[in-house]
Amino acid sequence: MNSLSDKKKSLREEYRRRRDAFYSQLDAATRGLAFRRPPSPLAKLIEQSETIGLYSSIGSEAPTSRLSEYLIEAGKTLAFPAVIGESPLEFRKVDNIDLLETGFRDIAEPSSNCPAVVPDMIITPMVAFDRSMGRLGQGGGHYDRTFEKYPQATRIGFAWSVQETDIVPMEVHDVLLHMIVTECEIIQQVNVTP
Ligand SMILES: Nc1nc2c(c(=O)[nH]1)N(C=O)[C@@H](CNc1ccc(C(=O)N[C@@H](CCC(=O)O)C(=O)O)cc1)CN2
Ligand SMILES: Nc1ncnc2c1ncn2[C@@H]1O[C@H](COP(=O)(O)OP(=O)(O)OP(=O)(O)O)[C@@H](O)[C@H]1O
Repeated sequence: MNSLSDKKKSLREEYRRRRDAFYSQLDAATRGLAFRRPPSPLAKLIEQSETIGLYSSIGSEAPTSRLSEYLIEAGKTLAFPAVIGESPLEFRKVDNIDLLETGFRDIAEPSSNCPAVVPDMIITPMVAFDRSMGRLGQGGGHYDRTFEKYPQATRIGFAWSVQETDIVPMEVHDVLLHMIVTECEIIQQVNVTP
């Protein structure tokens, strides 16, 4: 293993712990309210998107169930990722989140009956992020491969504010985000129109 991936590995361990600790001290009301409605800069990007690839949050990740209801009500095509080995994630259209079933790593994912779609926007979970729009994920490379496959899709990262780190070590395959949304802030890529 090279030193950059060693650094990522230890950052991942540290920031998973931070995220768990932060989440466990939040009361139910705060958990429910955070990430419920998109703040206006994100709402504008959502308006311009037809097909949105969300994720089914687990554990201490930024929660997405309320946002999925909002997106369905807004008439968007809502899609969730299915893991297919080492391939890019396949986003499948879901009209009703009850259609999700337990998949890779016990994360709810759409069944193979749900049609594959091409996302205009991808909302991604994160383990850590930095202010230069760098993202650290779970280490599977799933989202990086997916961003490479869909370069036209707007990339939005969701995280709790405590997941911010000074610098996420960047490797050649790492793709920057266009916008980061936390429970208290929006960070946007400077000089780049998504
Ligand atoms: N909610 C969610 N869905 C997702 C992802 C994700 O990170 N979160 N993915 C992102 O690529 C893809 C699935 N890939 C994954 C790759 C690795 C692990 C993983 O290592 N999970 C740890 C749990 C760590 C923790 O949060 O405490 C594990 O199972 O030990 C999870 C998902 C697509 N769907
Ligand atoms: N576009 C890509 N093509 C092929 N392999 C890739 C690509 N992106 C990442 N990988 C591989 O995936 C592995 C994990 O990458 P990395 O540590 O950047 O994951 P991550 O961004 O934390 O995870 P994820 O994207 O799943 O949330 C690395 O071994 C890397 O070589």
